[in-house]
Amino acid sequence: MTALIETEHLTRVLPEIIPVTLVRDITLSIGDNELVAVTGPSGSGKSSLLYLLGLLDRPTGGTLRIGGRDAGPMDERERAATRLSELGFVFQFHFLLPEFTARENVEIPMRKLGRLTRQEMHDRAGDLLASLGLGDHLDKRPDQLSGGQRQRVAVARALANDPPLILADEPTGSLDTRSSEQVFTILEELVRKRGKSVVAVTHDLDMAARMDRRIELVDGRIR
Ligand SMILES: Nc1ncnc2c1ncn2[C@@H]1O[C@H](COP(=O)(O)OP(=O)(O)OP(=O)(O)O)[C@@H](O)[C@H]1O
Repeated sequence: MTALIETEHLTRVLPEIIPVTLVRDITLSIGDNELVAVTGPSGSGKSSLLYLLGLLDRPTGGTLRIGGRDAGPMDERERAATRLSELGFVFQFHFLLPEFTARENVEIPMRKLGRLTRQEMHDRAGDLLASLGLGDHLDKRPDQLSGGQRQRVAVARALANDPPLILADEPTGSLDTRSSEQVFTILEELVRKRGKSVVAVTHDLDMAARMDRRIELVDGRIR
């Protein structure tokens, strides 16, 4: 079976006067239906790795295949199209657009992909939000929602185009304990019940222990 993402010797060096190596010689594979933790000390390259896996940054060495396709030769347009259809992103901060409702925020990636009619987008966004417990909040703007609710809207947005893989960078990092647990449970259920894969950067080792597998980084390398 084709891995969702496969890297070989993936490396990212910043071309400073004294070059800074963010990620070094990472070889990994993310398969279907896996819940994977990325852990490591602060500054070990976790976010940098996630940005490379998410085609938000380009490696300076090694290869990355996504859905069996080599990302190396892709131009920005192809990378953007691949991000939209193959990947969902959840960050520590929700990055919802403040002037739009929860439903509109979830519709945005669907509009960009342009595969659904207006009505289909409207219905799908409503269904996704309802499935994450936000059925009563569809028409609220981010500032009318709690932190945990906003992060659930961000998860719904990540699922908008039904990608097989969700990349999450400290998805519960700015939430209180109860909201963290809720959001983590949702990510777990994406894997257990909806057949998704999730790769989540976390500082929380208890959370990491509940995941299927852990990729531990030290100084940009897998330990
Ligand atoms: N644009 C940049 N210029 C210089 N150094 C950078 C840049 N981006 C990241 N770094 C450095 O690269 C290292 C890896 O950063 P990264 O954010 O990937 O680590 P992290 O493991 O996610 O850290 P944290 O847990 O604190 O979020 C850090 O030492 C960081 O300071």
